[in-house]
Amino acid sequence: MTGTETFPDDALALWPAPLAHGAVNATVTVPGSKSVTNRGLVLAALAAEPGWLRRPLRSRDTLLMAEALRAMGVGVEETIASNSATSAAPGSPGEPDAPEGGGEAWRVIPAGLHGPATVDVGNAGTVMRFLPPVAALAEGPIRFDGDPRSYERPLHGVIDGLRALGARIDDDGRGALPLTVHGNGIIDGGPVRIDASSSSQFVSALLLSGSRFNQGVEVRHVGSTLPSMPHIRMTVDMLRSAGAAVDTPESGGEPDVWRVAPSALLGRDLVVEPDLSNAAPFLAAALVTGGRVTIPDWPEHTTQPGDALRGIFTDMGGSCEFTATSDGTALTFTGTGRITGIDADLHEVGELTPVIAAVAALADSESVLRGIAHLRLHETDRLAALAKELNELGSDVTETEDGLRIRPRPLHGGIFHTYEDHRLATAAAVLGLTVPGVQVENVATTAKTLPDFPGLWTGMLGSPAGPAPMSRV
Ligand SMILES: O=C(O)C1=C[C@@H](OP(=O)(O)O)[C@@H](O)[C@H](O)C1
Ligand SMILES: C=C(OP(=O)(O)O)C(=O)O
Repeated sequence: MTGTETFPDDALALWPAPLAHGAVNATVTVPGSKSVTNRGLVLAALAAEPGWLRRPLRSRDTLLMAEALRAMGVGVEETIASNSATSAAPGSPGEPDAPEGGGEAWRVIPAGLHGPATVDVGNAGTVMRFLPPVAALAEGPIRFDGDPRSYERPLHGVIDGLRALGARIDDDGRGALPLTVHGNGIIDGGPVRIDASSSSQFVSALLLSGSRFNQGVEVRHVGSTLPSMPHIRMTVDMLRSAGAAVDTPESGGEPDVWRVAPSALLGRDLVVEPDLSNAAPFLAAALVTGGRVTIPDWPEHTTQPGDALRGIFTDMGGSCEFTATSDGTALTFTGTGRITGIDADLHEVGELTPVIAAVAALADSESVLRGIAHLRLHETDRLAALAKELNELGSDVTETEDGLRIRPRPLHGGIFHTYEDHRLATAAAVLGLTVPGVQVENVATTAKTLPDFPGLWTGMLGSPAGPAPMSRV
């Protein structure tokens, strides 16, 4: 059983999180990065020529992005890419060849963006924030709607920013969904000031479309704090790879100011990295069971925040090494079974918090997780949800102003509610490895970014380790 198919009402379904009988020893292939896939789709849709996304993540958030772009006129074609068998006429003028080596891919064919169209954002921050600027470049009305929680997630940085840059938007004045963007195909662009302290995605959103604005864009963040900087670096890196000229604070520019010059974007052949944030529960499994987990294709250099797991989980008691496999580079993480509490500022890597909190609840000393007040506005109020659900299993967790204080206690089984939050569900699975009787509500919610998580999880617990790494890099 996958745990996602056997119940008539997934929202009420309970998934008995499997106990680990001994140390985990597995190789787990983690699907592609949500953040890279959805940036790749947007940049490819805005490019001057067709492009490829190879090994894209196919999950709720990325399928919503693809569908939204299609609704605005962009071609997003599922294809088995190989150099000899594609429908893309590889090698034709202005058309990048199919990706090397074949495999599953999306071919993205830019077209004149247009409405009328309706975009379902689900509860995807990347869709609700990255696409209104794209819609402002379209001709005709584009309506944005989504899950009930999407109405509560902040969008003011995108709405106010776009208005200041010349877009017309109808909303209900709350700085949130639902809304309609009435584009006429052109945005003036230029300088804009926004407060992105509640989400880095406001900055990324305006930068991603900025090269297509007449004057480009200069985004100045004026808030007190700015979370998730690695995700902004990812935006900048991917824009530059698509040919855009971008100035950043790190390249000698002013603090908190990013500039994208007006230009056409290139169609790219992009191989999507594995989602390192979604590697978190699997690495945690090695840590809490004193086992060993290998993640193939872990990039040696990346902007993904999940790369910070190497340091964080090492500080909590494990060790890791890069290994060369017959297919490339892998990361092998090894636990001892001993877990140490941690005092960590997770401001830059907030999306790692739920799994880290679960590991901290199993540690032999207290943890303090800081810098993550903005998680109250994520898929759910993650600080409240983690405190409540961990305490229901016997832990002693308190919310602080900007995070969580976790005092480990012996835990017992029970229902772990997940609030339609994929990362709450994967965190609960980690607890269930060593705590008998943990039942995860609505494990199907993991499909937001991690298709068939229950299958991958039970595969990890039941499978042999796979081919042994050949040597250290
Ligand atoms: O740009 C992105 O891909 C993301 C940025 C972050 O958002 P916030 O800055 O809103 O935390 C992160 O939490 C989210 O999962 C993905
Ligand atoms: C916060 C997250 O997602 P979103 O892109 O919806 O903001 C997340 O994946 O942890």
